[in-house]
Amino acid sequence: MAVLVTGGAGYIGSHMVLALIDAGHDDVVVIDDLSTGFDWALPPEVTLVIGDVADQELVARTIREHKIDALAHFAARIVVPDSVADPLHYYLANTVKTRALIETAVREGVKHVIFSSTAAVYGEPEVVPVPETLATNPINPYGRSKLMSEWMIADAAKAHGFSYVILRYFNVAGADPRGRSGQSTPNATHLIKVATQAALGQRTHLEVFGTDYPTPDGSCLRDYIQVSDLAEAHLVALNHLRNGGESLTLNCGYGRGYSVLEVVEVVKRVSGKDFEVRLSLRRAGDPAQIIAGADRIRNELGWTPKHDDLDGIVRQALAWEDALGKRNRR
Ligand SMILES: NC(=O)c1ccc[n+]([C@@H]2O[C@H](COP(=O)([O-])OP(=O)(O)OC[C@H]3O[C@@H](n4cnc5c(N)ncnc54)[C@H](O)[C@@H]3O)[C@@H](O)[C@H]2O)c1
Ligand SMILES: O=c1ccn([C@@H]2O[C@H](COP(=O)(O)OP(=O)(O)O[C@H]3O[C@H](CO)[C@@H](O)[C@H](O)[C@H]3O)[C@@H](O)[C@H]2O)c(=O)[nH]1
Repeated sequence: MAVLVTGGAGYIGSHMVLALIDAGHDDVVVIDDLSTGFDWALPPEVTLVIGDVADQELVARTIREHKIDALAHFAARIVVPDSVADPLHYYLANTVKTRALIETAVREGVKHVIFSSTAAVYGEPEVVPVPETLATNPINPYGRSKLMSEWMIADAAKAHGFSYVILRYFNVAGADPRGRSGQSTPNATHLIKVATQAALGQRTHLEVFGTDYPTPDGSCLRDYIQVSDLAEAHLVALNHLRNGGESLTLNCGYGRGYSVLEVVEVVKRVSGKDFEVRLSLRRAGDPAQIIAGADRIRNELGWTPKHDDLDGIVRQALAWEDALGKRNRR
């Protein structure tokens, strides 16, 4: 039995690959077009197939050759403001290509699917923390592109008899505690990444997008989940499905929110570096606050996070950014 990880050369997918290898899974196959991922993010024992998840012939051949029984689908476009500027690209990359991939998986008899969804499917929730039972109401094309994929997977599972776990990630941050992978995308837009780059002098300043939100300090609240904890959630989901567990949709977060201004303060304190912070206008597509109702995944899968600590997450992000800067200068 082997696992096919789409987008495994990317930030979160590479941590899933490491988690699988660390847990002794010796047959891990990655398909990635390397559009935002890096082949060097993968350990040598992993098979990398370079290509598009929507290339049905390539994916079918890969599934057959490696006797894939489970698919973990990470490959996507992920930047909320880009999805506002170019929605059709996001619907193609995230929705249309997921349809093609799931069709191939069904044809080839894949038994289990784990899907990377997002807190963005909830939109601007009226209650926080957000339980999985809350009606979805995405407010940007990125969230909608992912919600449509959720629906397709659930409908196809019912019709064709595979089981799935949909994981709705909140804000993913940090790096592998052993320094083997991290967020490597150049020009990344994620807050903790941008703030660590500012602390390391790789950016001149940081902009805070919006200080007039209805939150305690006026900046947006987010639930930051450490990336290896998130990878571990995929591992327990995989075991659950392979042991005959039912299909589930689960939030992945810690159930606690930090404001943008609080995150900036933590980065300054942990790094010991001051940097310029510009208070700026709101960014398109941003909800004011989004925090996970985090009980269901613990109850259903017995997931126990090990890295629920913002200082630790920021320390890992700083170490990774520093190493990446040195690597890029070589
Ligand atoms: N980073 C976050 O905070 C966050 C939050 C919620 C959900 N997610 C979801 O997690 C998943 C992974 O995100 P990430 O942060 O690791 O992003 P990433 O950009 O680092 O990784 C995406 C990977 O997919 C690959 N890829 C993209 N399109 C492809 C295609 N058509 N065929 C083959 N490979 C393709 C890229 O090369 C890259 O390696 C995405 O589905 C994203 O929507 C991320
Ligand atoms: O330079 C920056 C970058 C971000 N922010 C703010 O920080 C918060 C977090 O932004 P960011 O790190 O870009 O993440 P989100 O836009 O919340 O989206 C992330 O988290 C979502 C789940 O909540 C995922 O679906 C997305 O893929 C992922 O990019 C938002 O209020 C941003 O406006 C700033 O103020 N300045």
